[in-house]
Amino acid sequence: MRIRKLSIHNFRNLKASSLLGLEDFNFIHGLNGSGKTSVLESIHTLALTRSFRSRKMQTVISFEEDSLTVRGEFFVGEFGCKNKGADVSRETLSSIGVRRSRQDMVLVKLNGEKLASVGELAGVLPVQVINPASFELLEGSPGVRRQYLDWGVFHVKHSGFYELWPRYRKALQQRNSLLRRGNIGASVLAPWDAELASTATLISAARQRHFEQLAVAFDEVYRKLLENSTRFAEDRSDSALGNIPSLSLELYAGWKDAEVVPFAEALKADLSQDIKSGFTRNGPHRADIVLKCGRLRAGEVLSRGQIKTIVCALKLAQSKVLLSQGVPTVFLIDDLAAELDEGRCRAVFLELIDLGVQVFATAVKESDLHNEWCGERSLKRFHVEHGSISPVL
Ligand SMILES: Nc1ncnc2c1ncn2[C@@H]1O[C@H](COP(=O)(O)OP(=O)(O)OP(=O)(O)O)[C@@H](O)[C@H]1O
Repeated sequence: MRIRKLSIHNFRNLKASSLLGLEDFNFIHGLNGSGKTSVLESIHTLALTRSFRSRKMQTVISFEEDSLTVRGEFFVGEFGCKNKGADVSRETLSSIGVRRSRQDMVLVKLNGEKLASVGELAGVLPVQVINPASFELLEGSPGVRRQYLDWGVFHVKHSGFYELWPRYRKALQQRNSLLRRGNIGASVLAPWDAELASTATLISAARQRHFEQLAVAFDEVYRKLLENSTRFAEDRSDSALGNIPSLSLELYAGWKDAEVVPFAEALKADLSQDIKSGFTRNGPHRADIVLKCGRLRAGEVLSRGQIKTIVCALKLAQSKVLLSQGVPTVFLIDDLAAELDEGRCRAVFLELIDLGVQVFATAVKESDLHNEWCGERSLKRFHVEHGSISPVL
């Protein structure tokens, strides 16, 4: 998967911009407020029709304009990237166009054909974002980690997640509205309990399968990040990362003892408490990934830089798992150098080279993004100034 061309219209301060001849690594620099993050956001919008920064697309459309448009051409192939031995001749060129209006109209075209629903775009262009908000993966609510986990499960071919999750959500909403009404018995809930139990079992099994692969990949990627960060650190006495007690990653399915208690039984056991509470207290909608540092939650004891390193390892590991299943990811990395020292940035980029994915990375200063971070891979630089993007020749 490699985006080769991007055109952006009325996207925040990017009035009319084109990024041509995109390469494996694409470095974008410019002063604060120039429009760097907007470029990454526009790629995210191309992939998912929405921004990663703002829920309301009306705030993203340029002031005084009615709609925004993002168009992209990209190669789809076995591995997309040239240095991975991919047979470039087998790559096919695809295109996506997304238009969003102030009236909340969404128009999506895939290879020139208008899509009947936005859902049809799902999975066409998988993107991973690493930005200052990524801290939330460790420090935020379980919902953030569920979203991370489900992003991976969703992209696994034939996981069925895309169909199962809406069914589970619908049954949950119906059950909760009955519980809120009160004065109900088990028989009224029975149809929804049956639907919840059957979808929950499949959702949890798909999550568990992805998580097991993720945990193995995380161990490997995280260990390499630590080793390479220390190797690249200018001050070799920097042992901050080496001092972290070992990390453990666990999946909480959303109800107690899920390994031995089927969800149907947990629902029955919880019934009287659910009726009292007026909602379904346990289930896959409460799942979480628990990351511990020794016996403590990692997010509560580690430094910002250490947390960011773990977040990078989690995202890289997930892309590694997906790549092993033939699903390449595009990485959108916003201002990594602001959070991580050079040794750690270089270690992250070494992993990206290894993965063979396409990368878009931003920084305020051109010199914050180093040529050598890309190894032998192709690199293109862009400069953004007051919403105008030009290639650095
Ligand atoms: N809807 C909008 N219409 C026009 N301009 C907008 C809109 N929303 C935000 N902006 C402006 O667009 C500019 C681009 O913001 P962006 O976050 O992309 O900058 P940046 O280069 O990433 O900055 P920083 O280095 O500070 O993170 C900002 O000046 C912002 O004020």
